[in-house]
Amino acid sequence: MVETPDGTRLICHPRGKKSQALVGDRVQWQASEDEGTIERVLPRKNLFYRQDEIRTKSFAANLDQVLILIAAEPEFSETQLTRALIAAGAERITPVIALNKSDLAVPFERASKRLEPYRRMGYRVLPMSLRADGGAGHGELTELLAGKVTLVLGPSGAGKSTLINLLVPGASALTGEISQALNSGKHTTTSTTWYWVDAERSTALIDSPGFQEFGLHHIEPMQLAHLMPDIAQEATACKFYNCSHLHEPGCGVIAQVESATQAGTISASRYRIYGELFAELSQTRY
Ligand SMILES: Nc1nc2c(ncn2[C@@H]2O[C@H](COP(=O)(O)OP(=O)(O)OP(=O)(O)O)[C@@H](O)[C@H]2O)c(=O)[nH]1
Ligand SMILES: [Zn+2]
Repeated sequence: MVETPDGTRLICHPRGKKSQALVGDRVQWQASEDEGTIERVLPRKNLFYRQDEIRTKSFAANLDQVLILIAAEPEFSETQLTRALIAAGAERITPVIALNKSDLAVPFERASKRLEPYRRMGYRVLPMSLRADGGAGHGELTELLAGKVTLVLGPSGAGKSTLINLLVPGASALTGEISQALNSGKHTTTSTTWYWVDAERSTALIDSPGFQEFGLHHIEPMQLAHLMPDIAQEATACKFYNCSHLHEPGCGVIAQVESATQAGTISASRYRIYGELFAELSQTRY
């Protein structure tokens, strides 16, 4: 689907491999009878994607930011959050963490605490409640999104559909309680969708599935520390320039890992995630 500057949408088919377009791409196209042909995809300013052992899956191109929507409930996975933050960082796309369901006081407090290290390392964390009956934090969210192209990512049940329905008139994204059906692998969101938020078409949201299986195989293990701000900060103190921060003597990172007996700037869970990702990315590449 191609949208012209005046807002007309038409179905276009790619001409050859070089014109394989993604959501967010700018293209050169040519009319043909009632449909059109994509002649060329214009150079991208960025491309947000994930990669597992077998394939690369692109989310979207030419993004201004990524909004990672998590919630007080269901409990979010810190590993998934970290993976998304690393993927955004690798493409130099600004990520913002939105923590939804602030109306659920107790779990919200707990989730907010788990995000403390992320605030400390400089990520923006936006608390909010997207509930229809008088939510909170909408003003700040609207301000954050205005005039930008934002990819919305999040685990099932965090409120992605609620967010789209709230901001996009007539979007009717599917919302629902997380059910047994969902847990057995049935997802309500299946493809990447572009939504204009305003009539002027200056603010856009892109809704994309795939937060659950976030492969980072395109990232070199030795690049990992640079993409984790808390670890990168302490890595400058390492004795060896090629320190993996796993076992080396004189490692500035290991010296800063928080534990029951030691204070530090790196939380134990972040360091554990670093180790797991390092091992995963070090496995033989094909
Ligand atoms: N208490 C509370 N519930 C919310 C809030 N926002 C959304 N919900 C509820 O959370 C549930 C999940 O919201 P959805 O918008 O369907 O979540 P989703 O992320 O789109 O989930 P999938 O459709 O599975 O991808 C729904 O029952 C919403 O009504 C909130 O701020 N507070
Ligand atoms: Zn080190």
